Amino acid sequence: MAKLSALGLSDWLVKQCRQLGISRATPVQENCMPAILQGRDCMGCAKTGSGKTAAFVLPVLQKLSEDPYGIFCLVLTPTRELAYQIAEQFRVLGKPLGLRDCIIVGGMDMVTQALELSRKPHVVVATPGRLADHIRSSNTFSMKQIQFLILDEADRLLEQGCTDFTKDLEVILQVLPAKRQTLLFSATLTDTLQELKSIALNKPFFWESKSETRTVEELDQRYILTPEKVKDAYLVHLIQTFTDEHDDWSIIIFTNTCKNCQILTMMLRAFNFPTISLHSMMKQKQRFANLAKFKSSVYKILIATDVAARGLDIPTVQVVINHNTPGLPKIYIHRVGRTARAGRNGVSITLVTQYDIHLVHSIEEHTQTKLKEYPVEEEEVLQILTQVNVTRRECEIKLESTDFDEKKEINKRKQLILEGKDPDLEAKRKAELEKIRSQKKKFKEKIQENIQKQKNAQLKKKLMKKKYIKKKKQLKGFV
Ligand SMILES: Nc1ncnc2c1ncn2[C@@H]1O[C@H](COP(=O)(O)OP(=O)(O)OP(=O)(O)O)[C@@H](O)[C@H]1O
Repeated sequence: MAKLSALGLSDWLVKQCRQLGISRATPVQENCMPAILQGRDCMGCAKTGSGKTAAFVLPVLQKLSEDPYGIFCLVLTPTRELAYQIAEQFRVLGKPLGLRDCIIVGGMDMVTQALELSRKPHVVVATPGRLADHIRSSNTFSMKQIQFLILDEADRLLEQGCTDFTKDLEVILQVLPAKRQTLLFSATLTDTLQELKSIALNKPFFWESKSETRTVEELDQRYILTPEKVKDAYLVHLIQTFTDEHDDWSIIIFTNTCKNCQILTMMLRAFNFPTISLHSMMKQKQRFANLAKFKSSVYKILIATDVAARGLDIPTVQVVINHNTPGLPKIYIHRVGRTARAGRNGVSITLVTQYDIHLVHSIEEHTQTKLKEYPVEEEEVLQILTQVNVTRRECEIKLESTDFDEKKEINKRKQLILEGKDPDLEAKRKAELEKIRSQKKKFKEKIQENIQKQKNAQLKKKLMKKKYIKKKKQLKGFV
């Protein structure tokens, strides 16, 4: 690994890095930073926990120190928690500059944010939706002079997942100068390379870590094959084992829905495990508070949806458990990347049902890594099975008595209104689609049924014929 000073960084920055325990550059830093310092656009693809954030923060700070003004740099990132984490890196490394940053994310007060933007901070770190709202509704700030546009988790910002950022990105790109440096980073850039190239227009410098595998060597990747109904018992058993065997440990458990996240949190708490949750149906202040409690080890277990899958850097996390097998290898890579960061060791355990085996094959093919079975004393799991399932059911009933589902419905309606859609019309359209789908399904089933009936009839006919011929032969022989 190269010394930071050899890469063209100023002494003050090298000193600042040293104070944070960073003395040598990681490969993504060693390769991307000189190109950025030369003024080139850059696309960096390196494994999780490999120091991509500092790879863009350090050159931006160096350039900012040479010509300080606001707004100098805009960083876009898909989640609010990640925006705070990136802003913190800028703040800590840029302390000697007296750096002023501003975080623009949803769920926080818009008026305060507008005021901060009008004060021309050096660096703005934002999630696309809220920044686009400010651009649409206010003319008290300008981004016409920015020198750097950075897309962290760039592939996520461009894909049309459950949160689609593309429209907001269009709004933002319209107010940015064409002459700027654009930097794109992620652990999974390659699938969206073409779209990304249309954003980083100036023949970007592209660097990808050369490695056969797409996950880090320090990560021990395991799976447990389990029937759906025994999953929670395995989960409780695993956590109990980790609690018994380790003093200083933290676990992130990923699950697929906000509701499941809530139920699992209640269930693990019923077993007295220090558990806290993070999902998009929580109020933003609660999200930040919960993450802070987990980071400071007040709570050792975080149950989260994929809102926590990307970017979060919590060094104490030694174990990641996938309560559901991720449907996409990309999501798996980011989830398990919350452990084994910056050269540390870590374990990931994926709970796999018989219906998920093809997903595991796809993950293995994509990551070029074979998942190994995690050994478990099945007897011990079966011993707690009934107790765990009863507790889960109790938690489900408790949650049903709250307004959780209602809140979800209200959130959905709010989202549709924000997207300019009529929630009632959408509900009608959905119901109609569902009706058509169910009619199609019924029709298909009917056809299948008829085909089967025909087949059965043919078979019966054949058998009858066989029987008849046999009987005829017997009769002939008799005569
Ligand atoms: N040169 C370095 N030497 C030692 N530690 C470093 C260095 N650069 C960064 N780090 C530390 O490594 C950790 C991971 O860095 P970072 O969060 O930037 O990873 P990343 O590549 O962005 O991961 P992800 O893809 O998950 O977002 C951080 O705690 C950071 O402080």
